[in-house]
Amino acid sequence: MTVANGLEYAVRMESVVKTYGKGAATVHALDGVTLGLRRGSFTAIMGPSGSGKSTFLHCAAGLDRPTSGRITLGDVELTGRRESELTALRRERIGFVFQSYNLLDTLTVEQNIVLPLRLGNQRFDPAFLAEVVRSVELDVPLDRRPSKLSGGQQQRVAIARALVTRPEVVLLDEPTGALDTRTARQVLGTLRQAVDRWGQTALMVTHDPVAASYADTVVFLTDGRIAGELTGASPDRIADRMTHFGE
Ligand SMILES: Nc1ncnc2c1ncn2[C@@H]1O[C@H](COP(=O)(O)OP(=O)(O)OP(=O)(O)O)[C@@H](O)[C@H]1O
Repeated sequence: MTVANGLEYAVRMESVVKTYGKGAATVHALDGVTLGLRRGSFTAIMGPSGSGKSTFLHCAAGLDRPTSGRITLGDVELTGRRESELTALRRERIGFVFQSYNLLDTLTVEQNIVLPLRLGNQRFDPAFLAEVVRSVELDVPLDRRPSKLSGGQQQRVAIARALVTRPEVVLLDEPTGALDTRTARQVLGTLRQAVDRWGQTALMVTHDPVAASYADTVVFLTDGRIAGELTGASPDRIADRMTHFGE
């Protein structure tokens, strides 16, 4: 279905180039990337080390400015925005999940989850909070400190925090990199369900073909360019494709 007002995509990148350095030392971290993330889609980005995955994620988040090209978040173009505008956009329109959870231990689990709402001066509805907690299958007392939880539980808290503002897109950087295989799969299964339930758009950088297989589409980057994509692929098929990129 095409949405007439152009809001078919949560994120659009058009001919995005990001270079670092000058002259002979110039590195093309992104070398003309065009990609649209459809609303409600879950996309994984894979590629060899140095292929531009982090740069891609940072540009999508407005943390890094492209050298040229356009990036649009929903109906807002990021190009030319002031730093303060980008900060506000990130708070309102992006949820982040990192490998290292990044939870504050001076706050309880509940306070961590609702922190993005409080920073944005938004009120929260306790019924909605309960629903978010349920959707990430977080089965711990909400008044506990994050450091008292297992890694898998801490990552569920981080995912709940990313979902609670109903952002335009949730960006995940190696979200299961610190978890053992079994816990990683449980967390990815929960993430997949939550994404489906909320119609949430998500973009995940990962090295792990099993993690990538939870996404609808896997986009492969090599040397800052999109080198292909797979939809609905098994871990074996994804791993096979990665092997051909020399990893
Ligand atoms: N701040 C920077 N200054 C100079 N070069 C940089 C900078 N950030 C990234 N690069 C270069 O840009 C290229 C892409 O880096 P990037 O970190 O995006 O790759 P990646 O695919 O995320 O790698 P990894 O899987 O190892 O994290 C690399 O050649 C890297 O050395």
